[in-house]
This record gives sequence, structure tokens and C-alpha cells, in this order.
Amino acid sequence: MSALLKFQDVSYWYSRDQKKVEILKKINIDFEKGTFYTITGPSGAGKSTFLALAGALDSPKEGAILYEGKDLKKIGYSKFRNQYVSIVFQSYNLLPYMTALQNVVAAMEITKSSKKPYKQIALKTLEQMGISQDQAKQKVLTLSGGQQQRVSIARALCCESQLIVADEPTGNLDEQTSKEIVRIFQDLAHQEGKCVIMVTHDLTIASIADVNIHLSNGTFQIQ
Ligand SMILES: Nc1ncnc2c1ncn2[C@@H]1O[C@H](COP(=O)(O)OP(=O)(O)OP(=O)(O)O)[C@@H](O)[C@H]1O
Repeated sequence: MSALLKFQDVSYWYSRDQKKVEILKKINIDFEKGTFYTITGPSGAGKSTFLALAGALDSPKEGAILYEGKDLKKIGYSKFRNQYVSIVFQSYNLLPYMTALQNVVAAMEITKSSKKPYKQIALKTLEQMGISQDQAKQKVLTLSGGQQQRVSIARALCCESQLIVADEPTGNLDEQTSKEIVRIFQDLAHQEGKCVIMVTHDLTIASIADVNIHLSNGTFQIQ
């Protein structure tokens, strides 16, 4: 059986002062469903770059990334972003003038989610993430950071993708809230069978992942 997401000889570099700065060197790694992965490594090691490739926000300079055996290039990067992956950011990336509910419903409309009716599904998912019906009807900016991150995870869940990538989703949260958010990601992998890939600086979080990928000097070690 093929991996959900496969990095095949993936290399990535930036050009700086006309010099090639290699960030990822021929990376080969498989990501499976039902598994919670973390990515750690020193600042500048390429964690966000790695995640941007997994989320099709950027494409490899060399090598290929395959989803269920199919090259993302063939699927189409924007189609992949819309239908196959959910991305959770440190900064939540919610639409500030909308309510929590509107944020989730708008994403379902954009990705043409087949889960219907949108409003009821969105409310139910928000509730599962700990957002009450009253909070769902508030403008997102009036919610706390932890609550906003829960809304952004609910938005990711309503879009049905098997793959969730998250770049430092707990970076702006206190320890307790951060633990709760990590628990949600862990449950998504173990109970709902999603493949969750999360960048973190927090080694305690990395220690509870099923697989930690430690990036350094363009290569990685599995821990
Ligand atoms: N657009 C860009 N142009 C040139 N260099 C870049 C660009 N984006 C990132 N880099 C460089 O690539 C390297 C990897 O960056 P990346 O953000 O992936 O690292 P990171 O491991 O996520 O770092 P941090 O933990 O500090 O967030 C860094 O040295 C960074 O300066």
C-alpha cells in the first residue's frame, strides 16, 4: 500500500547573493494515515520550508511529492491545497470580520465540502473543538488565542482532508491551552485516522508524537 504522502528525493534551496543555499537534500520519507508526526530542528533548519512543500504552498526544486502515489504536480498544486490538505498556522489566519461560524462555513463553501448542511456541520465541529454556539456567533477577534486556534482547527476538519499540516500551531498559546490543542491533533490522528504533521519547537510535544522528524543540515533523523 502506498503512503498517504511521500517525499521522493526532495531537494530545496534558496538563492542568496547568487549562491545556492541548500535547505533540504534528497529527502525520502513516507507519511501514513493514523499517525501524528512532529518536525523539530534548530532555527533555520528548514522546518517551515518542509511543511510548505507538504502543504503544496511551494514545490520541490528537485524530486517529487506524491499523494496516494500521484505527483502533486499532476494533481495540481491549487487543487491539492483546496481539496487534499488542511493547513493550520501559528497566526490562525482567520477572517477577522467574520464570526467563527462564518469562517468555517466559508472554507466549506470554497472547498465544496460534501459534508452538508454546512451550518449544522460547522456548529457541531466547533462544539467538538470546545467552541459553544454563542462563541461561534461572535466575531473571531473577540475570542481568545486558544479559542481562535480551535476555530482554525474546526475549519481544517470541515474540509474533509486526510492530511493536516500545522506550522507551530501552539506557538502563541500558553502551556495548558497548548496541551489541549496537541491533544486534539493526537486524537485526529488516532481516532479519525488523519495524517497530522506538525512543526514544533517544543520537545515535550515532540516526545508524545508517534514519529518525530528531526531536521538538521538538510537531512533528517527519525526519533
Ligand atoms: N524566501 C527566502 N529566501 C531566502 N532564504 C530563505 C527564504 N525563506 C527562508 N529562507 C532561509 O531558509 C532557511 C530555512 O528557513 P525555514 O523558515 O524553513 O526554517 P525553520 O526551521 O522553520 O526556522 P524557524 O525555526 O526559525 O522558524 C533559513 O536559513 C531561512 O533564512
